[in-house]
Amino acid sequence: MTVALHRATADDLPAMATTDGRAFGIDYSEQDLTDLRLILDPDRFVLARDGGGGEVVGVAGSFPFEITPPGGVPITAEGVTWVSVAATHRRRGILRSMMGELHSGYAGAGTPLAVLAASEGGIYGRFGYGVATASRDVEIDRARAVLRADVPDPAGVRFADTEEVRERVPAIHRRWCAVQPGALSRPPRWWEFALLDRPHQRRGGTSRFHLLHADGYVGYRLDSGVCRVVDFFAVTEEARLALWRVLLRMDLVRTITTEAVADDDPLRWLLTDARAVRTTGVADGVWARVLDTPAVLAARRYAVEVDVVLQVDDPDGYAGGRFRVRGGPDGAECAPTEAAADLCLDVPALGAVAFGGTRAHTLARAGRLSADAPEVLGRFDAACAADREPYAGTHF
Ligand SMILES: CC(=O)SCCNC(=O)CCNC(=O)[C@H](O)C(C)(C)COP(=O)(O)OP(=O)(O)OC[C@H]1O[C@@H](n2cnc3c(N)ncnc32)[C@H](O)[C@@H]1OP(=O)(O)O
Repeated sequence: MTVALHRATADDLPAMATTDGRAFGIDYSEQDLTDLRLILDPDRFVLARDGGGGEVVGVAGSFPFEITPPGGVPITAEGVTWVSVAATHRRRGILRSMMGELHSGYAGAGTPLAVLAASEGGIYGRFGYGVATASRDVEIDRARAVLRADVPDPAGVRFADTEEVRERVPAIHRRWCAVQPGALSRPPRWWEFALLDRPHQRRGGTSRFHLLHADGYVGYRLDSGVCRVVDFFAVTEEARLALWRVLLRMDLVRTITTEAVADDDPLRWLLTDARAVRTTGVADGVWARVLDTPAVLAARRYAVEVDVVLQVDDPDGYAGGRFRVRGGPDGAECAPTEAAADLCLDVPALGAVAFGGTRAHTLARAGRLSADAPEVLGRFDAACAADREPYAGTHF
């Protein structure tokens, strides 16, 4: 049986949705398809068609994003998504051929990075992806979450309606992305889609309520004594504190749950009892696949001055080679070199270390990175650290 790859067209969306729905257990309605047309560019998707009947047996594609490296300039990235192969056609290399097609297209277009959220942890390492950000489920016992007496009350939070969110919040989100390593950008049509707030997006809770501050935003739902925070970003610590204060004052709410804050959110340190905030789950967040090593390593800033030669191993060829990275807190450059390597690592390890969420020391202990000398490893480790835990803030 032969299978051929094609670029999708707008007419293919129903067949794509059928394939995706069978894999993920989703019944897409006509309304869903209309909504999806807001965010889904068919020409960013490849389809695998069975040579016999011509039906779609595989789908993979991407959304366009930018992702912020530590301290640096946002990097253009394709966010790989909607990956599925029909159960009748699995383990015959269809995913491998679709990933090859997508990656060569991204590299040909000069896109330096691909990112994704993985359904299973065992699939994407072989395609060069490493875990760049973490995702955490947090549960706050509201009655126990008392702010210390010396914590100020910056105020400045009010409720907003959807129209005001549409007008004002995307600009706040852009400012937040600029200061948050790992943050994924949201194009205007992403907001349009999210703010449709269809009943199936609510998972039994209310529609989205909006808390607005000049420098921050919270979107939440109420669900039988639980406040589910679905979106939380603050450009300043003052805005963050003001938003937390309002959430903690929600009478009739027993528990606040969220996946929408990084684990290094300072809330614990503002409370009289840090145990009021519990991490109930930790998982990989965004996986990153470097396609252009110099572009990615020069886009970020380094915590201390570093001058090092990296040997990157990439069996697919995109990111591999030897590169000299020179940088510090004010800027960086990275270019191919013939000089001897100080450090060797594989391409998934590069994706993990590039955003500061995984330490070079940890990768070395796992045998994924090796250094000529311990002091070089120590220097590289210190240079790659980020001042905040990398966190994406957008699910896709
Ligand atoms: C970013 C996202 O959208 S994540 C969503 C991924 N999709 C899903 O989880 C939906 C359900 N699963 C599926 O549709 C399919 O099983 C897929 C897409 C995961 C795999 O598709 P297939 O066409 O069967 O994969 P293919 O035959 O190309 O396998 C390529 C390699 O990946 C491996 N592989 C495939 N699926 C898995 C898996 N679930 N776990 C571990 N390894 C896997 C294969 O063994 C093969 O290994 P190799 O390197 O030794 O050759």
